[in-house]
Amino acid sequence: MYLMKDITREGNPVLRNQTKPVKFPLSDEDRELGEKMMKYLEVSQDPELCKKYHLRAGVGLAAPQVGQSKSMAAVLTPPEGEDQKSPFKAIMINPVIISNSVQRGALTEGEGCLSVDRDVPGFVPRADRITVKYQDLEGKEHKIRLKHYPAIIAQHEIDHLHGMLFYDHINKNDPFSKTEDEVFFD
Ligand SMILES: O=CN(O)CCNC(=O)c1cccc(Cl)c1Cl
Ligand code: NI
Repeated sequence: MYLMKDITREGNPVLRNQTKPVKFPLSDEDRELGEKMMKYLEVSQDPELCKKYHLRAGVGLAAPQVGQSKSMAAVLTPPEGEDQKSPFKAIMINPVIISNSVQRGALTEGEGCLSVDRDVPGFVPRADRITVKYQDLEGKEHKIRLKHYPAIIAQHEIDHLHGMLFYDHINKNDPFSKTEDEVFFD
């Protein structure tokens, strides 16, 4: 199981590299990578286990964050979130955003990252709705539409696969700048 000691932090070049596509059929190593990333999210969202293993809770995790420069990420929206009607749980392999809404969105409380051991305040403007294509552990292609919170998380994770960190998107001159066409939500 991954612990915080296994998480790569800012300064580790793996976080700024473009990841390589994952080949199918999955090697045992790649399958285990995906399963262990999802396991981290599940454990980190359980208050007891999160405390027991001294984890920082997460709703997503990307392979570079565990030192693997591979195009794979796990997403697990918390059940109690505002999206309980559409909880999203997926191990996304070779994910590609194939369309973005013009409408932008951001979380009012900004974003955080396991690989960034500090608060970086500011709105992280992203597309409010996206269509993502990815393969699952069996290699099956999926094409899904995400909006609001799950869309934000997916973009945060897919950014990791391209060497981007959330604060790269924060407006340097005015971190909390709002433009009229953006939606902000908790
Ligand atoms: O890449 C994944 N992490 O760094 C895990 C920790 N961060 C979060 O769970 C998190 C927190 C707030 C907003 C977003 Cl979008 C995310 Cl993703
Ligand atoms: Ni992150």
